[in-house]
Amino acid sequence: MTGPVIEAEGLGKRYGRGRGQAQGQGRGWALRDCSFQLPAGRVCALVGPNGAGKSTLLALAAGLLRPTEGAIRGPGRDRLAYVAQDKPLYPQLTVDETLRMGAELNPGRWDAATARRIVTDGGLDPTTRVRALSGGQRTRVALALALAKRPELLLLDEPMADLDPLARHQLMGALMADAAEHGTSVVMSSHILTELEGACDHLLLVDGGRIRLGGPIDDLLAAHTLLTGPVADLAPHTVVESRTTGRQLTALIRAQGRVDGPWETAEPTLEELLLAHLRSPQAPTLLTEGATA
Ligand SMILES: Nc1ncnc2c1ncn2[C@@H]1O[C@H](COP(=O)(O)OP(=O)(O)OP(=O)(O)O)[C@@H](O)[C@H]1O
Repeated sequence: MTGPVIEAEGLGKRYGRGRGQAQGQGRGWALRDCSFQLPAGRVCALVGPNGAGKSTLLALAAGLLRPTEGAIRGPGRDRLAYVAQDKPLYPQLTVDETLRMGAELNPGRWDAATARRIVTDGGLDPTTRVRALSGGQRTRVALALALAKRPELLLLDEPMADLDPLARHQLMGALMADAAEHGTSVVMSSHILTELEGACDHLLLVDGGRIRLGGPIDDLLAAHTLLTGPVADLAPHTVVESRTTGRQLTALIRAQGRVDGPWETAEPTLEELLLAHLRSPQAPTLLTEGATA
């Protein structure tokens, strides 16, 4: 697939005077100066600390919030599905009635077999009312509704947070298989790196209301080098983070040319990359090809 499914340009969201400020941002700005492109067909991990602006970005992409400045372009409401953190469902409806409502609201493209499979795989009784379901069971119903809509873009805000590890593994597998089969673009926020690592091929790291890293995960990892060894001058490389213990240096760099020095070098893991960037707010932003305009 080609072309971006989401394009953001100078995107900013301010909730109101003095409220909702992302750390390091001006008062009221939850998100600011965000410019990126997400190519279609990717499964994108949206990561960042609490209050970074992830939910705000997803709600802007879903068209549920209006930007205060800049713009975000993507599929219209009828071509995307958004599963919010609180997963709003009608508590008085049964599981079956909820799915029937989904079918009525999405005539012509409702995938009833997928919806049924997702709920039955979780052992849910279709006659149970939503209000009697556990948090994790509600998540399953919300994901069944979202997938059966056959969206071009699926926006998931911490979708697996209240699922037990087995259910998370099973549902994540079902989600990824479904997205791959239908070429669905997915953006998924999560604090659980292990959940994202195997499933996602693209990354957006949001911190303090800004995009710090964006692009294909393989490219972002390959653009960084983890060095360990004696303390020595790291010029001309770009240093993301460096720490010394006695005479021992550990650093994450973006190499400018060959790395010649007394160090051992390795490609960082995703966790090492993210932690180094989050510990170093001054590290320069990196948007690799495929993420930027
Ligand atoms: N409706 C709102 N009104 C005012 N401020 C808000 C509102 N929603 C979010 N904010 C603020 O905007 C900033 C970004 O919040 P957001 O929920 O987007 O972060 P997040 O990265 O999703 O956080 P978390 O990981 O904790 O879910 C925070 O400072 C938050 O307090």
